[in-house]
Amino acid sequence: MAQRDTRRLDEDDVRNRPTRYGSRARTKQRPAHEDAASGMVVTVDRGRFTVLLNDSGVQLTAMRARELGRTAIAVGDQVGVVGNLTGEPDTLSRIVRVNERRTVLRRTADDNDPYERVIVANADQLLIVTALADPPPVFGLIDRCVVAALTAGLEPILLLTKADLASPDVVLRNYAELDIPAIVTSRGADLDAIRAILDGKVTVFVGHSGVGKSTLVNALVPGALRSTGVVSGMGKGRHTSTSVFALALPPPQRGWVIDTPGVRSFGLAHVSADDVLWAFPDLEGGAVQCPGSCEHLSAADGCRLDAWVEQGHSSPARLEGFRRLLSSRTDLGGAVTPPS
Ligand SMILES: Nc1nc2c(ncn2[C@@H]2O[C@H](COP(=O)(O)OP(=O)(O)OP(=O)(O)O)[C@@H](O)[C@H]2O)c(=O)[nH]1
Ligand SMILES: [Zn+2]
Repeated sequence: MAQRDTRRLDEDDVRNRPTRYGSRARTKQRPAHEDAASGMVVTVDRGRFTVLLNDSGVQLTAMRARELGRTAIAVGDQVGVVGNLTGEPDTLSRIVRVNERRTVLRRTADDNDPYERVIVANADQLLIVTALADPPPVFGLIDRCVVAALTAGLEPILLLTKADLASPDVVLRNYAELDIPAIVTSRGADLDAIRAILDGKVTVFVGHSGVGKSTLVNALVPGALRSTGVVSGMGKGRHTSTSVFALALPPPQRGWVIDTPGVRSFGLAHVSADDVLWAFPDLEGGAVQCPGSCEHLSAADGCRLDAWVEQGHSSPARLEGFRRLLSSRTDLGGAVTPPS
């Protein structure tokens, strides 16, 4: 099976793809605050950031220093903070630096929104949580998550829940072609396979309401106090149900789970056919023979990929999977659900 090299994307892609605010301005901040403490942003709530200091584990409430201007700060960002670093109640520190990001997971508010919003910085993996039934899986939505992950430099992983209600076979077959790892689980099941894949990584969890994501996060991070079922937004208020937040995996595991309660889909207007292509190295040799502006959709439009596959360089299933991902950018594809 073709080996996908997600890490290859990180540096070039993140650097070459200009963000709204540019990436150079960030690194220029550095000399002014060499004494700043380093930490990771674990939540963002109405302009206030919670930062966990890397060395001491102290948790701070911070605001953006004026000198950062409108530089986006997202969960997962590595930042420099100054000011009151005790973490005591009612104290505030300032974020004076945002380090260059390894990866950036974005969404647009919708496909017509020209501004890309950063959801999570520096994540390694996107765990796409999908129920096998109640609610049933929707391939078009899963595909959109896969495209968002691949183009952000994150490894997509499928997590199929509620295996007690329906068979995973159809879904597994569909994504095996795309070379995407999948784990099947149900409530109360052994979590070892999931823990193994999370260990040492920063993993973003996405999934629609009711798929069992909160049940899972609670099981993986005891004390996370995530609300499950009908009640959300209990406890500390609405921020617990709508904001992205990072949770450290309990020892001896390392790594982070980043939950995304408010994120229902990804805008993919900024994703080009070639952005998706790099996840299919077995097709690249054919794509270089295509006309310059090829969207790679059909041989009738001059696409050379069908011929490439016929020559035995890749498989029809891979090409079909690639084209399915391409069309998920524009076509919500929501109607295609597997039989249960
Ligand atoms: N049959 C079955 N039900 C499950 C399983 N996992 C979770 N559920 C149930 O599915 C419902 C939704 O679970 P949640 O964990 O709240 O799902 P969620 O994805 O976090 O949804 P929101 O809280 O709405 O964001 C709850 O009633 C759970 O008890 C499972 O493996 N099998
Ligand atoms: Zn083509």
